[in-house]
Amino acid sequence: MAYLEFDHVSFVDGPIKVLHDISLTIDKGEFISIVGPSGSGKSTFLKLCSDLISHTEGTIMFDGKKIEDYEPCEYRGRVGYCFQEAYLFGETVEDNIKFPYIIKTKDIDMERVTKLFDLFHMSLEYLHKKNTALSGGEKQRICLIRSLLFEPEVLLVDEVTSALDQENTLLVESVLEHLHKQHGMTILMVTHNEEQSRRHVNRRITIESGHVAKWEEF
Ligand SMILES: Nc1ncnc2c1ncn2[C@@H]1O[C@H](COP(=O)(O)OP(=O)(O)OP(=O)(O)O)[C@@H](O)[C@H]1O
Repeated sequence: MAYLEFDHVSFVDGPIKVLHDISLTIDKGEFISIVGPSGSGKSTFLKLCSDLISHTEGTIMFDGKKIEDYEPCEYRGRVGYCFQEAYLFGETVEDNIKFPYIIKTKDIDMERVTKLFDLFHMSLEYLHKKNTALSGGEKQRICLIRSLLFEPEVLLVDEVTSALDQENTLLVESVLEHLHKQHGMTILMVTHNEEQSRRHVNRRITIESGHVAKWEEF
């Protein structure tokens, strides 16, 4: 079933055509990696999917409706993202964990929080740590947990393991595989790691010079 659909989509900023004429369909439950040279437009593609930036031509549909017709809050709740920069809010880890519940105006679900901390092999003692006291890898994992607390249907991840060592990279990959296999989550993952781009995924898209150059099925 077409879930996220790009029809002749471009993103142009002044004279610069960052992405051009992208047409593709992503089905519910797919795990797709996105590769390509530096500066080819991979992050911009994910930003369009996350509605962080708006396309300038063509149509993007999500679950049968144009992306711009969604209330931003509803869209952000259904399509979560975590980018390389691992931006944390407030002062402490707890501020970040509370954030999704403040947005959803719900009480914090400690059972779910505990499950996610367990999944990422982190203890709940981290809740009281200051953001500035975290390593790059820890920040990245807290960002992922914060995204997942929104309970998204789609997760967009952009080079989330590039700051992690091999052990933590494999841990994050195994969490993504678990979310995909056990919860049917649709995942789009930008990576520069050739092996990672083939592990667990069912399709790989190569973006070159702002357009889709190749599709591969695994
Ligand atoms: N809003 C914008 N206006 C102008 N140029 C932009 C804009 N956003 C991105 N670019 C340019 O478009 C190109 C693609 O950027 P993007 O970050 O999507 O590439 P990428 O494939 O993710 O690169 P990397 O692998 O290095 O992270 C880059 O040259 C970037 O400088």
